[in-house]
Amino acid sequence: MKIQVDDKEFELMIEYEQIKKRIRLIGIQLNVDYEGRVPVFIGVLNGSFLFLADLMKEIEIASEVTFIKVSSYEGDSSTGRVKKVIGLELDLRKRDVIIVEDIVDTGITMDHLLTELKQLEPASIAVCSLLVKPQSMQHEIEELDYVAFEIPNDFVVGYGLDYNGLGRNLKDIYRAVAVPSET
Ligand SMILES: O=P(O)(O)OC[C@H]1O[C@H](OP(=O)(O)OP(=O)(O)O)[C@H](O)[C@@H]1O
Ligand code: HPA
Repeated sequence: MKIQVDDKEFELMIEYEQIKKRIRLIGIQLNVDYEGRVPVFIGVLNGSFLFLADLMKEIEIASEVTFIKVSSYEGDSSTGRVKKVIGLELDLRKRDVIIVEDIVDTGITMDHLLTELKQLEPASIAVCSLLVKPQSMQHEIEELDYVAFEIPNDFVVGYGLDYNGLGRNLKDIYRAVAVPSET
């Protein structure tokens, strides 16, 4: 099934039923791994909102949930693109932190995020990402302990992920259809 989002055509890649199954398994694993602790789940806005909501329904241990945003803006020519974590209100010192993301693509965002959050001296830090693009990653993310799907280097939308701000509401995940080169 093909759909149009803004000016791009997309085709079905991962159905919601499959997503739900993977989330159920990750939830079971988290319940075991964090038994007896009270972890803080940190959703990275905007893309993680549906994933985090479905994931939390599978979590049975005592836990807290909060959200942050990574603001991204152009620095000067020496610093390039600068990313900064905003909106964190909880004290993470000595806490077990689980960062919840929709996608780790190049890994640049997660690398920045981990550097900043580690400075707050949590007891532990793990990353839980719905999607990972191993062939695109420029940083090794050792903390990437929970991954629902590894995908190829396609651009994807749906289930929280956007293209030009659109498509986050799609229930399934779609990949961009390659446009044949005109040359
Ligand atoms: O691994 P990377 O190449 O750094 O890409 C991953 C980041 O890109 C997306 O965020 P985006 O900045 O598009 O914001 P959004 O969550 O609001 O869509 C996604 O949610 C990750 O945070
Ligand atoms: O493939 C993607 N789709 C949507 N947002 C993204 N942010 C990084 N990679 C992607």
